[in-house]
Amino acid sequence: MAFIQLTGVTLDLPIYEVHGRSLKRQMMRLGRKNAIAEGNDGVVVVRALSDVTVRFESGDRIGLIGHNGAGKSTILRVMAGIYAPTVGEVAREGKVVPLLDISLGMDDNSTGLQNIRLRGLLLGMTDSEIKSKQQEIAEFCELGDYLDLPIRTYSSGMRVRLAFAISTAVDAEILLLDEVMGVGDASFMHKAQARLADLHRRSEIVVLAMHSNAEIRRTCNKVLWMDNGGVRMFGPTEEVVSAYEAFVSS
Ligand SMILES: Nc1ncnc2c1ncn2[C@@H]1O[C@H](COP(=O)(O)OP(=O)(O)OP(=O)(O)O)[C@@H](O)[C@H]1O
Repeated sequence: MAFIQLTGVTLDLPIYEVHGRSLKRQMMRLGRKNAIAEGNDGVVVVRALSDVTVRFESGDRIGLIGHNGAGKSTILRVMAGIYAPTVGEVAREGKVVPLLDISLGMDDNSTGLQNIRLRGLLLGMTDSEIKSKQQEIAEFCELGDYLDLPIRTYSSGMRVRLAFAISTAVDAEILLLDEVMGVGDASFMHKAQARLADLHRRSEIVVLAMHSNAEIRRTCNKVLWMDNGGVRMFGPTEEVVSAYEAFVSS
C-alpha cells in the first residue's frame, strides 16, 4: 500500500546571489519576515518549509491550498525527492510520478521520438515499457511527422503536447501535480483533462496544488492548507476549504 510520510520537515533554500539586507527588506514587505535568515557563513537562506509533519495514505486525493509562496510547490518537490529536507524525514512507499515542470528534461536537438525515450527513462520507465507506449503517446499528441524533427522546430503548444503525453503515460502509484497546465489549444485541453482524470483514477495517492477551490472540492477528499511554509490545517476538504475561504475574505 502506498503512503507518504513527512516528519518534522524543514527546508532551507540558500540564495547565493543576494545580499542579506536588501532581501530581508523585500521579504518584510511581503510579510514574510520570519522566513529569511543569514547563516553563520553569511549565506542567506529562505525557509521554504517549516516543521511539516503530515501523512498521506492510499486512496487519498489531497489538495494543497495557500497563498502565493506558502510552500505548495516546495512540498511537492520534497515529496518527489527533488529537494532533500534540511531537517526531518520523508518516508514513502510506491512509485512517485511528479508532473511538476512537465517540459523539464526535454532536449531541443533531439527529435520528438528521441525525447519520448529520454523523458520516459527519466520518469523511470523501462525500455520495453517505452516501446510499448510509444505508439499511444504519438497518437495522443497528434504531432504526426513532426515527431521525426528536432523539437526546437516545435511551437510552445506542440512542446507541451509532447511533454504532457509522455509524462502522463507513466503508471504512477503516487501522482504529484503542480498547477501545470496551460496545455495548448481548446481541443487538446479537453483531451488532456480526460487523460489526467484517468491517471487520477489509476493512482493510489494524488497530491495536487491548485488555486481553484471549485476544482479542489470536485477532486479531493482531503486538503492541506499551507501558510508561510507550515501546515495551517489538514483535514476533510469541505472543512478546510471553508475555513480558508473565511480567512481569505476576512
Ligand atoms: N529556488 C528557490 N530559492 C529560494 N527560495 C525559494 C525557491 N523556490 C521557492 N522559494 C521560496 O520558498 C517559498 C515557498 O515557495 P513555493 O513556490 O513553494 O510557494 P507556492 O505555495 O507554490 O506559491 P504559488 O502559489 O505562488 O505557486 C517562497 O517564499 C519562495 O520565495
